[in-house]
Amino acid sequence: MMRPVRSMLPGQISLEVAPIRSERPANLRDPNLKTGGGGISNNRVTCFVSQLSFSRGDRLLVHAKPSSEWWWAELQGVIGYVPAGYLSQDAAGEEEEDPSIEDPWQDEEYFGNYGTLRLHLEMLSDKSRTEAYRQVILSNSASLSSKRVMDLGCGTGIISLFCAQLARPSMVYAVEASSMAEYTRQLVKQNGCDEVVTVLQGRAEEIELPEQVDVLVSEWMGNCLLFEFMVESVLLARDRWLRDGGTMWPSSAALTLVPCQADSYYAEKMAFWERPYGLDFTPLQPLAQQEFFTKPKFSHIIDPCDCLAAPCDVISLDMYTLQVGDLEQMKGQFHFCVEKSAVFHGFTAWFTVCFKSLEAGGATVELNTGPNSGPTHWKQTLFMLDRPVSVCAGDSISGTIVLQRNPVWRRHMTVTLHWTIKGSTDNPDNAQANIFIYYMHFI
Ligand SMILES: C[S@@+](CC[C@H](N)C(=O)[O-])C[C@H]1O[C@@H](n2cnc3c(N)ncnc32)[C@H](O)[C@@H]1O
Repeated sequence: MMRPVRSMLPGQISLEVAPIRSERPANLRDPNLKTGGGGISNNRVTCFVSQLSFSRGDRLLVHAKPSSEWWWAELQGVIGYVPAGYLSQDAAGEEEEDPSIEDPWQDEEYFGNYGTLRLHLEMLSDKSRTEAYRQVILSNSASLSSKRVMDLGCGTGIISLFCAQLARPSMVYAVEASSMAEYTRQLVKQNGCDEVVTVLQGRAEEIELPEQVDVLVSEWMGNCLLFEFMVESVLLARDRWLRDGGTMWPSSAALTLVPCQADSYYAEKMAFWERPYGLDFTPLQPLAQQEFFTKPKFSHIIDPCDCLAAPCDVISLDMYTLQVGDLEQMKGQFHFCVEKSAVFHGFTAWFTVCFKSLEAGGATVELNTGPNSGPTHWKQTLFMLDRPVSVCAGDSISGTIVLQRNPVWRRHMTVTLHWTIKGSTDNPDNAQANIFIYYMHFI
């Protein structure tokens, strides 16, 4: 099992990456820094770390036991992993519940955000995304005839409306947990689709359908593909409501990574401190590194010229066979051959989803959020190194990525990148191997 701690071994650099907010869903509470209010905690600040330090005799509150080796525990407002073997049960044998962890899915906040127009405006304004779903329905219209469809997380009902208007399904069950469902009903009626589309308000895990469906369609993808973990709801609905041999849209998904340069971001956040107004502000650079580079930068737009190698798919999901348990920890590998001499500032990630065709010989529709496709509201995600590294054409960058789902805050995950750089034989100056370890918390 991955050791979920920071280690400082010779030749290793490790960084713990603090959380930041993503565009979508907005304001999902930062699990790494919780302040009072909203019934979340009592005006105390709780800090999350990868590994919790403790001494003999300390009394820890255990929140979760994600594995037999590593538990998720709290000591004096700091929460992190502890090796289970170092703990023994309290003499009183009491297992206290932390009242601050009431809603690990943060549903009130999450569905509260989807109950407002801001996110729906952002999603519907995203032409690449919305047109891809429209194209899926249009190019499969003949096969969708008389089919029963479930649109999981229908939002304003856009995909259900495409189904009703572009194809002739017998029924579309449009499921939406947020209060937007009340408006979706009106939109369905307003557009004359109420004979085909039935809006069901509730969590997909809890609603009852009168029958199984032939097609389960959903737009569930978050930043770095998995953030939000709405995919869990899709898998549970698949197992319950999709008939044997039914269709999943998307049918597959992949997370892609590339090493990159990020000159302007580096200049803006780090080089800035070198000589502002003719003064030496370099003592602030370690702080800048901690504040800006130990978090992934969401909404990054990478210029294809900044990619230092051919991108590599690091995680691939088959939506027919993927299991909820698989989401706890996903591992991938990468090997890049550097194509040009440049400064290596970090890695950029994005995702692609595919919709297999129901028509004989029909083309698969693809929604690619990478730099060589149309822009989307997800943009890309940048992981900065703590220090840039010069690389040369022919060098190789190889390593692993681990997406570790947060054992408490179920919509969040940690991304760990571990890699080595090997200089090409043409470039002996760069033949040393560097190992960096990153821990990145997504919220
Ligand atoms: C990314 S939005 C997509 C909305 C719409 N399908 C579209 O394409 O514009 C996801 C929607 O799914 C809803 N949702 C997320 N999890 C859900 C669940 N378990 N049950 C029902 N709705 C859910 C959210 O409230 C949100 O409106």
